Amino acid sequence: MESASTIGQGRIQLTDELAAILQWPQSTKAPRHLLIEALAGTGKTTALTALYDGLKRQGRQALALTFSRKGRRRFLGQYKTLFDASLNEQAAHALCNTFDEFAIRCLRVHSRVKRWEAGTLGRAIVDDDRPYLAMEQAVALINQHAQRHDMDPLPTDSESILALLELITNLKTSLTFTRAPFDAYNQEWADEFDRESIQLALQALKLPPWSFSLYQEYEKQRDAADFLCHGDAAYDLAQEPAAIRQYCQQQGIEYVLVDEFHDTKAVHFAILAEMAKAGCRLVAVGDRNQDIFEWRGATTFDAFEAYDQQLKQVGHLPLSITYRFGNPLAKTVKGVLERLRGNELSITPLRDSRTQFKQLSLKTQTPEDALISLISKGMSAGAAGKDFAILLPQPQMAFSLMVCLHRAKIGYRCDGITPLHLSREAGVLRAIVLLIDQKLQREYNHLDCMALLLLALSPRLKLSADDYRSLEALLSERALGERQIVYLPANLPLALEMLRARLAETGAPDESPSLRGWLQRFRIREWLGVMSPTQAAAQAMQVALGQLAAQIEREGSKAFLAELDELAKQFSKPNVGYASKVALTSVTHCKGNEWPYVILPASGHQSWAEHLLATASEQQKRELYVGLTRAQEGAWLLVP
Ligand SMILES: Nc1ncnc2c1ncn2[C@@H]1O[C@H](COP(=O)(O)OP(=O)(O)OP(=O)(O)O)[C@@H](O)[C@H]1O
Repeated sequence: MESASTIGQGRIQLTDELAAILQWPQSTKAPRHLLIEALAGTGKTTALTALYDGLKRQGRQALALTFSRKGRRRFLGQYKTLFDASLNEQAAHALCNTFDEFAIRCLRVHSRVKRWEAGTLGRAIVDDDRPYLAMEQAVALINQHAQRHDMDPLPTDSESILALLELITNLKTSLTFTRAPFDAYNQEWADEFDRESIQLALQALKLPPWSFSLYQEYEKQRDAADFLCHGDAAYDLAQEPAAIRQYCQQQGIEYVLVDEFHDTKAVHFAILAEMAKAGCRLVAVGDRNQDIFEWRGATTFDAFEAYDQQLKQVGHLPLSITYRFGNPLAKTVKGVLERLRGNELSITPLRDSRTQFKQLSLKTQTPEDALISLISKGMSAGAAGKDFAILLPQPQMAFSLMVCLHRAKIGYRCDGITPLHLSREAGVLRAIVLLIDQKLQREYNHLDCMALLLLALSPRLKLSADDYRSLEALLSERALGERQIVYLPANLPLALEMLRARLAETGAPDESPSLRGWLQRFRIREWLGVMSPTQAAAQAMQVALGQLAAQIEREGSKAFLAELDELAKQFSKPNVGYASKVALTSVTHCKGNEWPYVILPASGHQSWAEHLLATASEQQKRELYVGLTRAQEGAWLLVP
């Protein structure tokens, strides 16, 4: 039942602040565009769904935009719960799009430089592997160049190809290469001076020297193959402003509602600015303290400043009560906010709501034991596994936690982080163990094949492209044009022989090298370090490798492989027992979500402790803020 001061099935309090937002469209004196900058849990998404509902009732045409499919699901979920439980799929598509979906719609109808064949667009963006193949081709071309100039080649395993695709997508999102000096660079006419100025610009942006060439090769492949995929669509649309205007006018879009505005990067803002020019009124909700996408080298972009300065006629309305959590957590969050540069907002927790906050200094307990004991106690008190989220600043920190959760028989699901058995760190160690432990008796499986193919890419093994292809053909099969690979474990003994012979040619090993000795011999840390997107990720990779190597030395290779296989088995049934599984997720993936209990754990000597120090970077402080503000009933921070 709805009372006078509630809306959304009586679940949402109609405060004065919310009422002001809902009245903004009718107010003739109101500025043309609206920005609602408010802290975590203050009901930004909720307000946007209520505004959409109000506009719809007045017969106004509005479109909501989000930055990810997850964000879209959250927006639609809240709208359905509060305002329209009967919303069907078709209506949902007209109501809310991701930026990419919107871009594809515009381009489909109004693009002048179509990059696809009619009819293939839908398939191309959903399950086609053309972007993957195009990147593979682009990397092969870069590597031919590297070989001629005696440089280290780029890795070509599937995880690395996907990582390179992500890097190029991020660079496109920041529009870095559409600006000087990159925009004027012409490969055919370039002289030594032009090439040098490109290298200097890349250095200044802390980008790898090959990144601009890789971008160019990828774009050429994309042109030749006529396709559009996620990440490409918004980029292409930003180059075709006329298509945006035509689409908005044709569809009669009057209002554009942008959720999680802090995720706006240059490419998205270019689209929004064009929508404003087409006559749309914009409403954006966001929290600048939640901007935690630290992209290597991508030029920084202040969306809030751009909104105010470029759109002009911008009104600001507040939301100041947080509905997600109360004191004492709110007091801790206040402390973090005070240390954040540029934050002028303060948090007002809901009266009568209490949210625990505990910082646990671990003296006698290991961080892993402390985590298990916290969750077990909570579960004995009646909480379900799904009520807990374990949030990690770096995904690799989750590896040792996965092992201990598994041993304690606590189910977990990974959201946005690679499970241990599929990680590169476990993969290279698995392969080294298989290579060096000749007495190991086991029935080989697909993970062994994947691991060997990964290690075979290590530059230290110096396998020629032909040798690698033979190894690949020995261990895997792929139907033409499909990404799904079938592995052939029966051929593993042969592959091991081939690699051992190769190893013998690359120099005699020490007397009896330890596992860490082998890691050094293969220069694994340096090799994986090159592929880490940030400094912090490279450090986390190093620590994770060290911890896993120590585990193997302590417990033996056989036990290590058996445990990885067990973890893989658990993952082959991802949907079983959802309610009993705790969520293991990274801080970048947890945004917009909330859980009753949130744990910011420690693992080995890695923890959130650095984020608490006065010396913490702005990025670390924002991550801590995002992590803490996901909790509804309790948050724990473990410090070893
Ligand atoms: N006016 C309100 N009255 C009661 N509950 C509310 C109100 N606004 C939001 N909530 C509840 O508060 C919680 C947080 O809301 P919401 O997700 O919209 O906040 P947010 O500001 O978008 O969060 P974040 O900054 O983390 O993305 C939700 O559970 C929502 O149902």
